[in-house]
Amino acid sequence: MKAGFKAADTLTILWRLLPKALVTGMLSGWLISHLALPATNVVLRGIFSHPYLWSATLVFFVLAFDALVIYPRTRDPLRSLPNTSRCATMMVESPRGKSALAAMKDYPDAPLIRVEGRYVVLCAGHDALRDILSTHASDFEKPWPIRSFLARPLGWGVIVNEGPLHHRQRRILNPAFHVGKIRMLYGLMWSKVLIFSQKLEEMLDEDDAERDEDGWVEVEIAELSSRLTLDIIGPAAMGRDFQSLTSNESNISDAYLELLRPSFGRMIFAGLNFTLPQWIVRRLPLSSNRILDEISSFLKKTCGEILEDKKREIAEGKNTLPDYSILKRIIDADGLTDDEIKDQMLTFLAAGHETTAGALTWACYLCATNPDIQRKLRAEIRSRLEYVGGQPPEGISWDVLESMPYLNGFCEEVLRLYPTVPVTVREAQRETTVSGYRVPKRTLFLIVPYATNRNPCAWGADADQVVPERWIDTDPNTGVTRPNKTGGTTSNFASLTFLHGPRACIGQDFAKAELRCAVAGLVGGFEVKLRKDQEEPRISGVITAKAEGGMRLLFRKAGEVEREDAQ
Ligand code: HEM
Repeated sequence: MKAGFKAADTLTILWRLLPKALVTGMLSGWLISHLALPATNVVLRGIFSHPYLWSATLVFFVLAFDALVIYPRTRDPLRSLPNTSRCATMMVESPRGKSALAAMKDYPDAPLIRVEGRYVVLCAGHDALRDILSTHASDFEKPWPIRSFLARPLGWGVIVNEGPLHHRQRRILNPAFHVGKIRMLYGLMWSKVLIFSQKLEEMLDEDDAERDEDGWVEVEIAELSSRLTLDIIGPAAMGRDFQSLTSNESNISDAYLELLRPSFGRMIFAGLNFTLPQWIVRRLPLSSNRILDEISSFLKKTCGEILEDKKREIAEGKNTLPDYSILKRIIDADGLTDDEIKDQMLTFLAAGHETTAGALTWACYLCATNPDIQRKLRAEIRSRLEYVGGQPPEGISWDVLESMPYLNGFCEEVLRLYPTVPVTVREAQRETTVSGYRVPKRTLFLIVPYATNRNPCAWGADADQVVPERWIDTDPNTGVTRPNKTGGTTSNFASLTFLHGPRACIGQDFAKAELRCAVAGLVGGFEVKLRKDQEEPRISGVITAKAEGGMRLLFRKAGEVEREDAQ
């Protein structure tokens, strides 16, 4: 793998030299044939009978020698950086980002670490991250192969656009995601969490469910979580309730589950997409291509139909879009064309659904692996929300949920330890500076939330442990506790789950609100634990980090426990 990575790097260097070699070679060929050859003897004229070819080849070799041997030793501005061979396996490793974390531990003081070659650099220090994501953000873009690959299922929405187009779209979309607007969605989110809890209860009560003597039943929670978040993002983003929790069939939910199903083949497919141009990859006879095309066109058609319906309803004066709907706010803002709106809808559907579902799945896993934390969490939830006879309240208010320090701290820890986007990439669009280093155009920067979020330099020796208390401040005089925003670190850039700066996740307040509601409903109402001899889940997935094969855990109603304890 390491050799392959080095070979790919060398090929990239040589490939980038080609145009320069051809232009310079042809030019010198013309000079030789028109000025030098007529004056030279017969032997030389024989050798140089193809002057263009000769000189292009010669120039290519001279440039290659300079690029591969001289430049790295003398003029490369990043030559003093430490070099790691660890990250060569990052595309296929599990969890994705673990090699970057190891490299960061190898070089704890390095802001940037070279990844076995010239063009790929791991971004490790907070100053470097700040430069790329914030201070010099306009000098960096997502590389074109990644954008054009993502655009296949997501459309050309805000997540893949760059430059002035991104700037304009983001400016129009931002107000719809303002925290005040998101708080209007808590009612909708909680109502869906109640349906989710009811569904889980039904699964536990099923006659044919395999139940042990203590009442525990095994449930695959990843798919149920995905249905919950789909049923929230549908009405919230586009005024359409997909009802995937209550209906046995949900084409949209199934489409996304299939699209994001982790497998080795999908990793390789993503690797091809990230290295070869789309016009080549799309023509390869691969089943992944067919599946991606089928699912993408189904999703595009669905979003197109919803938009048409809603616009027709508005024109007929019977608007069915609730005030909280993001689509209503975007239509009202009147700055995007219908095609642009359709692409944003596709983006929200994908970016706002599987990501939070992944976080909820990991929340269940962390509760199962940390029973004490689970108990403390339930105690806080039960003390702040009005559970009657083990039943959750019909409604909740945002200020109660947002002010529960332990719930907030736990959700922050889930997002920190299992960022659903574990790795992302930026490419320098021009020569610029990062953490004081001059960076050549087209250098690729690996930004690895999984590694940064677990780096002991920022988070301490217990960086990989779940410690909700990190996110809680206690007033030394009154003993009153309240949530904090940095987890006890000194920099915002210690946590990259949603990135930072102008390309930070637009839906982060939405996702946090949704996760708070879902964890409150789930842990308030149910107990969860690991199966006997359960192995650690293998984390996989091309874009989002998912548990391979889903997440099977044991659940039972929490009310039953309390009754048992009382007996
Ligand atoms: C736990 C849940 C979520 C996580 C971990 C997450 C993470 C991220 C990350 C890391 C990015 C930046 C990707 C990059 O530039 O390379 C991003 C961008 C984005 N996310 Fe999220 N996200 C989550 C939930 C959501 C939700 C709920 C929505 C919408 C309702 C959403 C919509 C978006 C959009 C539109 C962008 C593109 C922003 C831009 O480039 O201007 N995300 N998200």
